[in-house]
Amino acid sequence: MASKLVRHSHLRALSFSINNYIRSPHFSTPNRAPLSYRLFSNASSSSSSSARPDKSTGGFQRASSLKDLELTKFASIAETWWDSEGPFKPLHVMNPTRLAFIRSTLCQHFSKDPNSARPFEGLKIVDVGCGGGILSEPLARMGATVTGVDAVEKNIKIAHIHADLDPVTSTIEYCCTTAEKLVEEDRKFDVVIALEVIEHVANPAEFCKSLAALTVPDGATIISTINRSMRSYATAIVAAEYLLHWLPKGTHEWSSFLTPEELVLILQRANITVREMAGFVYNPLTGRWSLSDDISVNFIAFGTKNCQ
Ligand SMILES: C[S@@+](CC[C@H](N)C(=O)[O-])C[C@H]1O[C@@H](n2cnc3c(N)ncnc32)[C@H](O)[C@@H]1O
Ligand SMILES: [Mg+2]
Repeated sequence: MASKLVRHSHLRALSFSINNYIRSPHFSTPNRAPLSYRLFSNASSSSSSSARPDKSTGGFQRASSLKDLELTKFASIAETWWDSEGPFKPLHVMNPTRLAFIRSTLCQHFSKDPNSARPFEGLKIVDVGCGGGILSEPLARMGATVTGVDAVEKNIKIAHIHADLDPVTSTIEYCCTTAEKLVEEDRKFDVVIALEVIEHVANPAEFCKSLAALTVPDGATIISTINRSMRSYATAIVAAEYLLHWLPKGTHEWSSFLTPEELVLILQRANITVREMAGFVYNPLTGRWSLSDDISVNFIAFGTKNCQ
């Protein structure tokens, strides 16, 4: 697998090209605030519920990652989380592949035995935007002490009910909250994971800062998402939503996707150094996903928190 991952040297080259890249016309999208502004300012989208006055304190809360419209979409299909043929089928089918990346990078970083049945024994992991617990459960089975958080109450209820079916997964701490709330509570984790969440948040840069604040020094942060490329428009939106009906129409907004370069940059600014990146590619003949160095559509990044 190692040869298939985007190696460190490529990432260094990627970082070097970023400063030129953000000055290029590709970095902004038409009819919207320039992406550089959306990524690096504290302003959030108009559909967000961020920076509401907090009546209890009389002041304003730290900018929220929440986007009301996105949360409504997820709440409306919450009952289907564990239907492996339902709207979350793509996540179920991708799960073994993303777990392979997580197992490999975490075992290497924390010097754990990747062949052990419970390689994550001793690691505290938070799964941010855990949904119904599709990822949290296998992480717990692999020995991690898992906290799963999601902004949608219904998702957390489903996750709880499902995890309680097995004594090993019933140990997962599920909570309806956000990354920024956990930061306020001063929670820290060895590993912070947010898969397929960043494209649904109001402010990706603030979200990454919260993920970084939750990560212990030299701990790991793992993020997966969809690239903002022409191929992703054709496959992740037109094909997946409109032709194949894998996802409900309107699941994704193409302009909310981040390119790998942008993700590396905002993580860098949040004090996280991206060390590994891989693409997920779908084989229509086998119906399976595999790890690849093709990051043009679905990709995953592994970074570590700098020890200042
Ligand atoms: C596409 S699902 C991914 C679920 C899970 N991470 C997985 O990959 O199996 C996105 C999830 O993020 C949650 N979410 C969206 N914005 C959030 C935020 N700002 N904070 C916490 N959860 C959020 C949604 O409710 C939804 O459950
Ligand atoms: Mg998504």
